[in-house]
Amino acid sequence: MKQIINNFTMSVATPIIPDTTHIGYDQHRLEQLLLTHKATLDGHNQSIIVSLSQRIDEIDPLSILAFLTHETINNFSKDEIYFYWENQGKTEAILGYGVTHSSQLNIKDRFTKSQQFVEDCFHKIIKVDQDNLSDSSPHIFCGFTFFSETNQQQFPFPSAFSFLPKLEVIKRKRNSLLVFNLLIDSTSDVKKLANQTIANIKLLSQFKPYEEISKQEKQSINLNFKYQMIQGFESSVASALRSIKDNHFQKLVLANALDLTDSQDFSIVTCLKKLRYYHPDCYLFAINNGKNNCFVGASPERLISLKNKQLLTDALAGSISRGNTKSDDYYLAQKLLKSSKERREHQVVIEFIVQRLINLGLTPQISPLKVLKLSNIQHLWTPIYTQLNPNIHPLEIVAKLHPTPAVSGFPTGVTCQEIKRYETFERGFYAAPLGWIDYDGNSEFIVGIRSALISGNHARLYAGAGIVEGSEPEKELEEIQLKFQGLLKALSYC
Ligand SMILES: C=C(O[C@H]1C=CC=C(C(=O)O)[C@@H]1O)C(=O)O
Repeated sequence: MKQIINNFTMSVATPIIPDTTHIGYDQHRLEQLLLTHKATLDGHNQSIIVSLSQRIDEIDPLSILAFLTHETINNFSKDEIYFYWENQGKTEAILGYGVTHSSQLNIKDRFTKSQQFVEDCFHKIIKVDQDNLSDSSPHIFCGFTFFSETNQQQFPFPSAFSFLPKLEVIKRKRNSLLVFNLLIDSTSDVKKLANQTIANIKLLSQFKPYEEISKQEKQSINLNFKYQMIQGFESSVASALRSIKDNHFQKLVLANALDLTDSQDFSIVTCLKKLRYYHPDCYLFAINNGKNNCFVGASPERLISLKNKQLLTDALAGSISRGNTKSDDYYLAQKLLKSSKERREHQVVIEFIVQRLINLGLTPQISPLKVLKLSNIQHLWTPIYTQLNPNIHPLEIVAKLHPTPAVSGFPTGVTCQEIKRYETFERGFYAAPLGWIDYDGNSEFIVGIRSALISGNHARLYAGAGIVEGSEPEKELEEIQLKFQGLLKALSYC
């Protein structure tokens, strides 16, 4: 084991040995515990999932991802399915690595069926938490593609993908913990499982608290790229504007894709480190299918955040660039706030979200309009919140809100058809719901914008812009190019 750590150290990260390794489980105790639960299996309960948590010294889940994707250890291969999530505002990061239980669906009622999967899966869980940790709830990670039908040749994920990971590495502020979700059925080798889990706890508690971005990583510039942007965007915008004039729809969000090819494979971890550095106000995500395809990004747009029965969502639409000086930046923000075109684009989103929440029997409250300032762009932003009825499942809300007019347009039915007609590429997870639900019913989903699909040495970047009356094709193209910058910067300096 030591050998593996040392080899790894040289090339990827430097684990540090903590002063104290307070592992609460020993091989024998864990084996006994698993045996006791195995004994409860019968014809009714043919398998259970023991979810075991262990507090550890502060670590960075991203350094664990770097480690696990570099070396095969114990019962983890370096090509496992994973989901990496980071909410920098809340200083929270979660890595879900490997799969204990999953659901992959390509059907129309994917949200309802995924909800069923989530409920059944949580029903199987027995939480073992020796320290009575309040934050040790296991997570199910989910990704839904923009449309319920996807061409998997172009986007290699199912239209609804949910999984309970084998391992969760969780960091909240300075608190870190590991959660192991162990599947036990009549054939399980409990001794081996206990042995592997103890070894994994020992190994994974030895990482450093923060994965720094090196000066070299920050500065190295890759000039070997081949770029290709899908053509015809401006003429699609011009055509959409004619339809808006003829009252076919009020707003349409058209996206474009930029393809990059490098001479060597992109590094997901380096990309995440840079996104973390350049976009501290965004949610970071990476969802990997275990076959070298990873959807990665830094999104500013929260679809739902659900904690203690309080629901928070964002209307985010209307954009302008950042200024080079403080006064220039202020001038641009004022211009954004005063623009009737941008306000129209934004208002449609507020009205849609409010109406959908009312349809769910909720009473939404609208916060005052703000400007969200990101590193290279600023947006009109209206947080919307409400108290939640405990009977509503997070995925019911996701299903009701997706897609909002911030990513499709309005009215939704017509504009989704128009998107299919104009866009010649598969949206996949772009502009779609990605997130998690935990055992206690808390949940967070973001909208997968400012994102890219990375497959080896190829990356496809996605960005879109809202078209309303008053939009100009060249300006919309400029906005899209500005939105590409975030990922481009994170990838082109790998
Ligand atoms: C659709 C995207 O952004 C949405 C979110 C914020 C601002 C937007 C806009 O101003 O058009 C879009 O509605 C994207 O980044 O691909």
